[in-house]
Amino acid sequence: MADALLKIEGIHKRFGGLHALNDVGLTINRGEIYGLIGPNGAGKTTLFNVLTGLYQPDEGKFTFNGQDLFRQKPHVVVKAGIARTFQNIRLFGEMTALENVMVGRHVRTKAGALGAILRDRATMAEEKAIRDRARELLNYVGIGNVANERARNLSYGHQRRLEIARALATDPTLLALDEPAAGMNPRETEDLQALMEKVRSSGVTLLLIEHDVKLMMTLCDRIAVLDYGKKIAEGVPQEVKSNPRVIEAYLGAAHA
Ligand SMILES: Nc1ncnc2c1ncn2[C@@H]1O[C@H](COP(=O)(O)OP(=O)(O)OP(=O)(O)O)[C@@H](O)[C@H]1O
Repeated sequence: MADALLKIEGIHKRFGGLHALNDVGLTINRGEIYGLIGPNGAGKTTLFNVLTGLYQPDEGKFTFNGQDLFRQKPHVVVKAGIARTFQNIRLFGEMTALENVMVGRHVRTKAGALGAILRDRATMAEEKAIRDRARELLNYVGIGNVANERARNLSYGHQRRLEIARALATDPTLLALDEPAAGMNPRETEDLQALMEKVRSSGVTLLLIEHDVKLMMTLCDRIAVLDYGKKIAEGVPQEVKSNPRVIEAYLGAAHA
């Protein structure tokens, strides 16, 4: 039987008079690649923001790995094992690629501010461990060769990979990627697909928002479709693709 990792029920989120999420429920199983699609403004990023603690939902239930995360703050959510990337890349541009990943890693380390100031032996050892792990992650996502470059000087594709490395540095159980293939050429998209499959086979569950329908249909185990804040369909790609409501709301143009 499927093993539920993340479960939300009856989630509502309003912005003034706008009902951005309207009674949304879904379950993501451990080890799957779960996709979220829908037209612009459907509520996909809002749902990501709710699942990562950036937005507080008005109503609903949210459990993750047996923990109640309803209305929890982002740092609690990260500690619980959910990491994300953003639609608009958010890196520290003046820092090197390596330093960007090290920042992500600090979520899982003990040395507090005092240790960092005093630079005692334990802190130094921990810094080295963080650096080593960050290097390993850069190699893992295929950009070890640019470890010492400033993030802002990296190519777009490399910046996207760097964001994934930084998210992986928090040791997530669930990695949520908001439009990871946006702006990528077909070759970069193919490489990204291979990377996501590698991440999944390492035991991390994936949640994706992506407008590249072809990519979603080949990569995802299951897909949910949002439209005007409501989940209008959910299922394996083949089911979703042939669902008349989905074709009308979203796939119509893509199929034409
Ligand atoms: N902070 C906010 N304040 C007010 N309205 C918001 C806020 N965030 C999102 N919205 C509105 O909520 C609705 C859903 O937006 P959201 O960004 O979640 O859609 P989306 O499905 O991610 O769209 P896209 O594919 O264009 O990224 C939109 O009408 C948007 O304008």
